[in-house]
Order: sequence, then structure tokens, then C-alpha cells
Amino acid sequence: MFKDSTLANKRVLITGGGTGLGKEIAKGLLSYGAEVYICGRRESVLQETVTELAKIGSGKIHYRVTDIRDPDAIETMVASIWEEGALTGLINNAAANFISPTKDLSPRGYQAIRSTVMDGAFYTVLAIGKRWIKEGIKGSIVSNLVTWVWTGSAYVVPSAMAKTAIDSMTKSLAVEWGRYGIRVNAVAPGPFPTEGAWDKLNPTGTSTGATDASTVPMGRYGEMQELANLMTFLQADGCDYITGQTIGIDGGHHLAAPSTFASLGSWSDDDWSSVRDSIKASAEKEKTQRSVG
Ligand SMILES: CCC/C=C/C(=O)SCCNC(=O)CCNC(=O)[C@H](O)C(C)(C)COP(=O)([O-])OP(=O)([O-])OC[C@H]1O[C@@H](n2cnc3c(N)ncnc32)[C@H](O)[C@@H]1OP(=O)([O-])[O-]
Ligand SMILES: NC(=O)C1=CN([C@@H]2O[C@H](COP(=O)(O)OP(=O)(O)OC[C@H]3O[C@@H](n4cnc5c(N)ncnc54)[C@H](OP(=O)(O)O)[C@@H]3O)[C@@H](O)[C@H]2O)C=CC1
Repeated sequence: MFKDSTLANKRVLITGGGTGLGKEIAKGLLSYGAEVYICGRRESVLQETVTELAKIGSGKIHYRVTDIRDPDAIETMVASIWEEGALTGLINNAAANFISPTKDLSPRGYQAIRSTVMDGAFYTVLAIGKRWIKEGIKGSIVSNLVTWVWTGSAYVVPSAMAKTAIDSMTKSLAVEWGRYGIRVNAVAPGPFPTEGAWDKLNPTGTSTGATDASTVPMGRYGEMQELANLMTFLQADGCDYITGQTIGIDGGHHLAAPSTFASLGSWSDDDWSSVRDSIKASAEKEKTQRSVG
């Protein structure tokens, strides 16, 4: 989709880049020439990913073991990256989530999710953004959100709340940091099956709700390359005037709500023919009862 050199000279940190979508995004950015940093809490996972991805594109991929719930750890990570050169981009991707009735959540359960999704993203943005402002770097921040920022979602309430907070940060900082040329955008993916997400959100093995491809208007899950391409576009130069936007990439899933007629997509032409006949018969009957017109 892009030239191999589209991201040459870009240096991007992907939080949670050792697994799942973060790893797939890392592959995409590397293949278009970027240098990539990934972070997470499990060193063995990060090491394995770096070894695997070093064969792709620029091959410049590094890791840092960091818990993004800890602002001091983030500061240490970002300072150590800067010693090797300034970043030009950040992808806030690390997250925590699980399905649960809200009434069964403990404060610690809520905090585990909020502190990763909301606090972790904010601390990372702050550590990097203040350096960009000081050094006059026109960086690109992209947060990996979810379509629940528009719809909310039952049974994942802390995640929906925390992602919505970062959606608000995206709009707010786009304005505050626009004067520095810093872009602040987000993407809202629909279902892209990963081990991490499916273990926590699809534990019965039977896809339902947010993990069910049959209710996506396009009738399928997202493909990793599609998300990687969108992230590449948002990290590349060329459309720098885009800021403050959250871009959905979900095959229309969140628009196909049960309160709409989305489910009528399963009707055949024959179904529609008999429905048309029924509606027309009703209209004809009403006409015969009219005394004017
Ligand atoms: C369409 C797809 C959209 C996808 C969106 C995504 O984000 S997918 C991204 C998917 N990827 C990920 O999520 C990756 C990262 N996820 C993780 O690291 C873990 O899943 C984590 C979120 C539990 C945090 O781990 P940790 O080591 O920081 O925490 P901890 O083990 O110490 O527990 C803290 C508290 O949580 C409680 N609690 C835990 N489970 C449940 C439950 N099922 N029920 C109720 N409560 C639960 C636990 O009991 C404890 O509270 P307590 O008892 O002390 O009051
Ligand atoms: N898969 C999907 O269908 C969708 C996913 N998303 C979003 O995409 C992103 C990636 O999800 P996905 O790849 O599916 O799931 P994963 O579980 O594979 O990814 C989560 C990553 O975050 C890291 N992480 C978690 N907590 C921390 C922490 N405290 N500090 C540093 N890193 C941490 C994990 O590594 P470690 O445990 O080693 O720390 C892991 O690499 C998330 O933001 C998710 O909300 C949004 C919509 C749909």
C-alpha cells in the first residue's frame, strides 16, 4: 500500500508491542522503514518478538521492560530511548481488560484496568510530549482505542470508561499541542482476534457480542495488515493536518446496533418480495378507507 521508505527516519514507540496487535503494528512499521521500540512487562516475550521481527524491513527494533502503570518507570524508559535518539511517534497500545459483571468487580480489579489503559497512556504521552515541545519535534501520537468510546459497553465497563478518557485526551491535546505541530489521533478497532484479547473477552470459546464476526456488516474479522496500514498512514508525513480524530476500523460493526435494522441483511430477495407485498396490501387497505385524496 505504501512505498518501503514511507517511514524512513521515523522512530516509534509501541507500548504493549510484544504481542497481539502491537506486534502486528510493529511488523507493519518496520516493513515501511521505521525504527521501532516496544515495551511490556514480560522480558522473555519482548525478546522473542524482537528476534522474530529483526528480519523485517529496517530490522531496527528494540525493547524496554516497563510497566506503564508506573510513571517513574516510563520516565526511565523514555530517557533511555532518547539517549539513542528522539522518538518521532508514539502508539499507545498496551491495555488490560476482562469481561465481568460490574457488580463483581473489586476496586483493585477496576484499578488494574484503569491504571493501564488511562493512566499508562497519559503518563507515556506526557513523558514524550514534553520532550517534543522542548526540542521542537512535530511528533505523532496514536492511541489504540475501541468502538466502545462511541457506544459504551456492558460487562467491560472499566475498559470502556478508560478508553473514553483517552478519546477525550486525544481531542483535548490535539488543540493544546496543535501549535507545536504535534498530532494526536486515535483508532478504534472492531474485532481483530488475538490470544490476549480472546483469552479475556471470549473465554467460553463461543464468539458473542464484540467478538462475533457474524454481526459485523462486512461479515469478517479485521485483518492485521489493515490495522498496520492505518497506523502507518497516521505515523507517516503527508496528511499532517489530521489531528484530534478517532478513526473506526471495524467493518461497520458498531453501527450495526440491534436498535437499527442491521439484522435485515439476512433476508433473501424472496423474503423482501413477500414483505413488499404485505406492506403494499396494508397501504391499499388504508387507501380504500380514505374519504379524501
Ligand atoms: C473487541 C475486543 C476489544 C478488546 C479490548 C482489549 O482491551 S483486549 C486486551 C486484553 N489484554 C490484556 O488484558 C493484557 C493484560 N492483562 C492482564 O495483565 C490481566 O488480565 C489483568 C487485567 C487482570 C491485570 O493483571 P494484574 O497482574 O495487574 O492484576 P491482578 O492479577 O493482581 O488482579 C488485579 C485485580 O483484578 C481482579 N480480577 C482479575 N481478573 C478478574 C476477573 N476475570 N473478574 C473479576 N476480577 C478480576 C483480581 O481479582 C484483582 O482484584 P482483587 O482480588 O485483588 O481485589
Ligand atoms: N484484539 C482486538 O480485537 C482489539 C484490541 N483493541 C486494543 O488493542 C490493543 C492491543 O490488544 P491485543 O493485542 O488484542 O491484546 P494483548 O493482550 O496481546 O496486548 C496487550 C499488551 O499490553 C501489554 N501490557 C499490559 N499491561 C501492561 C503494563 N501495565 N505495562 C506495559 N505493557 C502492558 C501486554 O504485555 P505484558 O503482559 O507483557 O505487559 C501486551 O503485550 C489494546 O489496547 C486493546 O484494547 C481494541 C479493539 C479490538
